[in-house]
Amino acid sequence: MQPSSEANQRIARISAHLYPPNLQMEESSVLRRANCRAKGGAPGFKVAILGAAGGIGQPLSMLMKINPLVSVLHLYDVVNSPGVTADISHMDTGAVVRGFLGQPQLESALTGMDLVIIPAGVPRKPGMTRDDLFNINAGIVRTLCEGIAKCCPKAVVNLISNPVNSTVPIAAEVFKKAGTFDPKRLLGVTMLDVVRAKTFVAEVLGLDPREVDVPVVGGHAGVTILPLLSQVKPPCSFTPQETEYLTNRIQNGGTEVVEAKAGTGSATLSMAYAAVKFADACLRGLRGDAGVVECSFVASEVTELPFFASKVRLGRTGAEEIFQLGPLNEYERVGLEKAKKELAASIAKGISFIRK
Ligand SMILES: NC(=O)C1=CN([C@@H]2O[C@H](COP(=O)(O)OP(=O)(O)OC[C@H]3O[C@@H](n4cnc5c(N)ncnc54)[C@H](O)[C@@H]3O)[C@@H](O)[C@H]2O)C=CC1
Ligand SMILES: O=C([O-])CC(=O)C(=O)O
Repeated sequence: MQPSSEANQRIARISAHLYPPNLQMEESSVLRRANCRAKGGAPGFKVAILGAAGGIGQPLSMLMKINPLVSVLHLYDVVNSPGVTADISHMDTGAVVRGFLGQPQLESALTGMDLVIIPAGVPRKPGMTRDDLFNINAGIVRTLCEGIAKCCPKAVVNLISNPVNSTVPIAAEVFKKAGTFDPKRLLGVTMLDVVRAKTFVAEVLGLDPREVDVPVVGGHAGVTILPLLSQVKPPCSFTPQETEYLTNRIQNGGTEVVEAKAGTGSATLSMAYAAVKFADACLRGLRGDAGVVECSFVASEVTELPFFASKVRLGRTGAEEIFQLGPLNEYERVGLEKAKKELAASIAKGISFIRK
């Protein structure tokens, strides 16, 4: 039997929604319905992923498609986003997925978003530091943040692209220049450090990692990653050897993966897991849930530096409360001084990239 012309039109509309020749076109009826769902009774936030076709971006997109708090998911990249979008859009979960390809579609990807997650940029190869990524990733982050300032200045931003210690200051400067900077809404993602810390500490203690809490403060590179092992919950103590082993392993977790991947990239799967855990916490905060607390690299007055990672309470407007570090032992106090020295230089480098 031939499909009716009405059915043909419906099919054409759905195809146009998945593979739109020009995403600035008028909303299709499919999208209109999806957007109504986002605004209406069913709870849901609009989330964009920038760099969605990458090693982190793909599993992150898949996991966000499963998140029941997401009603609309925009997948943006400069390559391959139509394929990733078509693939993920077949998953029978609530979020409606739309793909956006290349700079001309950045504004459409960002308009109306509540949360923007940024894993765009190049990853490390063995022998490189995160700072070696600065020259390429700084420009990528600047361009994407200019788009955010223009199209969704009230969105909460989760910045993953390395070097986080410099890209967060870059983003802040772009937003300041545009007059849209709200420190509560700019969050550097350090969740993978916490995920690793929980895993490695639980291994030493012989516990389930889900039962363990480890604050990780400072930043997201080498010695700037400062796990506060004296504050582990459930309360416990470590020998000096255990403290040394755990601190080194947590600080070098990224390098451990880069070396194991032997030139094919850095952490992607554990990072996508960590990014979704963090994004979900942000969305629960936006929804108004009480007591959502995670570590993040944010504009901060906890130390004399303008940015620092520590525990923050996530609420309706982003990081609504930034917690002090709490009591540190001598080992952590020495670590903090080292962390601050390196952080100060990375932050200054990010700021001067925009102010120069
Ligand atoms: N914050 C953290 O804890 C972690 C951060 N990272 C960082 O995340 C970034 C991405 O890592 P991977 O996904 O492994 O890299 P990848 O190379 O696999 O993917 C990056 C994606 O970004 C896209 N991209 C490049 N320029 C873009 C632009 N101007 N706009 C939009 N998309 C663009 C690429 O096309 C690619 O699809 C790296 O900088 C890496 O160092 C990685 C792991 C942990
Ligand atoms: O090490 C890298 O380059 C990627 C990263 O930030 C991490 O895995 O923590």
